Amino acid sequence: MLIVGLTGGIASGKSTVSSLLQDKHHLPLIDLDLLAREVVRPTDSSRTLSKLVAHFGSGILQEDGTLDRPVLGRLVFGNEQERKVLNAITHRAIRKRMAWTLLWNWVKGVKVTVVDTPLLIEAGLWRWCGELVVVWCSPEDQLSRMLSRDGPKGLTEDEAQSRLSSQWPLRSKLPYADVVLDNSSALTSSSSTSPSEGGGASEILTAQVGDLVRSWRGYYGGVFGTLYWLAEWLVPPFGLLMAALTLVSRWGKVKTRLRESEESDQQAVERRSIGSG
Ligand SMILES: CC(C)(COP(=O)(O)OP(=O)(O)OC[C@H]1O[C@@H](n2cnc3c(N)ncnc32)[C@H](O)[C@@H]1O)[C@@H](O)C(=O)NCCC(=O)NCCS
Ligand SMILES: Nc1ncnc2c1ncn2[C@@H]1O[C@H](COP(=O)(O)OP(=O)(O)OP(=O)(O)O)[C@@H](O)[C@H]1O
Repeated sequence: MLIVGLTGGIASGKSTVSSLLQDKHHLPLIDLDLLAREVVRPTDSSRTLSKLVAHFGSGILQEDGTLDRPVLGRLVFGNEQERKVLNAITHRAIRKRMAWTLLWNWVKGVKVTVVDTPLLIEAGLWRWCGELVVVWCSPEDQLSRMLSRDGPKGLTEDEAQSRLSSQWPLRSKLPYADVVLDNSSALTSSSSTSPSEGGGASEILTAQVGDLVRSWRGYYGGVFGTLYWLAEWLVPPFGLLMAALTLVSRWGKVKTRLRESEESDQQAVERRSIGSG
């Protein structure tokens, strides 16, 4: 099973890409933002919510006992120390849930699973992905798109800026990317609006995602690819060996890219954009 990490920065377009992958291309996807919501349910067996209340106080709860997300957001975004505590409490439960879902997908014989999370690189999960995709746009676009989306719900410009500053700048994530999806281009009146077509995606982004999915289908395509996938699936020691070789080769590539410090952002986007040849 190929595990693809899908990441980017806040409001760079990850959800837009994951809608295309799920609704248009019918690929299985694990959204860690969604798992993060599941683990803080009052009924969740990980008891994550009570651990949060023990540290942040009962002020983070709504009257019905569920998490008041905007209140907790205000406490952690802009306060590095508190955000680290939040991560320490929530990330273990999120990873556990993700690992079980991946295992279940492998048992079912799924060929490609996409893991979508904004913190894939910051949290070190990039090491366990066979391929890593970064959805790119400029920080100015991130800020303006966040404000257009969340401003009407009460997010101020200062709050948006502190959310942006809580994550690595997107350009620091480029050396980890095997593929960059460039989501700089604006939506046009002809951009798709239907959910089954990946509603809200620009035509350029839609085309890039189509190319990317074709490359994944090619990975286990044809007679040889199918036999290779069957061997990986039915002979776990072989599957584990191949996975280890893929990961080690990726780590080497990332190390080299991190050394290419003279490479400009634009060169990196252009060189590894899907369809650039
Ligand atoms: C602080 C919380 C309650 C705020 O909830 P809210 O509904 O306002 O925002 P939401 O969860 O939709 O997150 C919006 C965006 O903020 C960014 N973000 C979320 N958590 C973090 C974090 N710990 N550090 C940096 N950025 C983060 C992501 O880009 C995310 O897509 C929530 O984000 C949370 O529980 N975060 C901890 C879990 C986590 O790290 N999730 C990220 C993926 S694993
Ligand atoms: N090319 C584009 N031009 C203009 N707006 C866009 C473009 N692509 C996405 N958007 C809009 O920007 C906002 C952020 O996009 P999206 O939700 O896909 O980002 P995200 O990376 O998943 O964000 P988050 O990390 O906050 O969940 C959405 O309102 C989306 O409709």
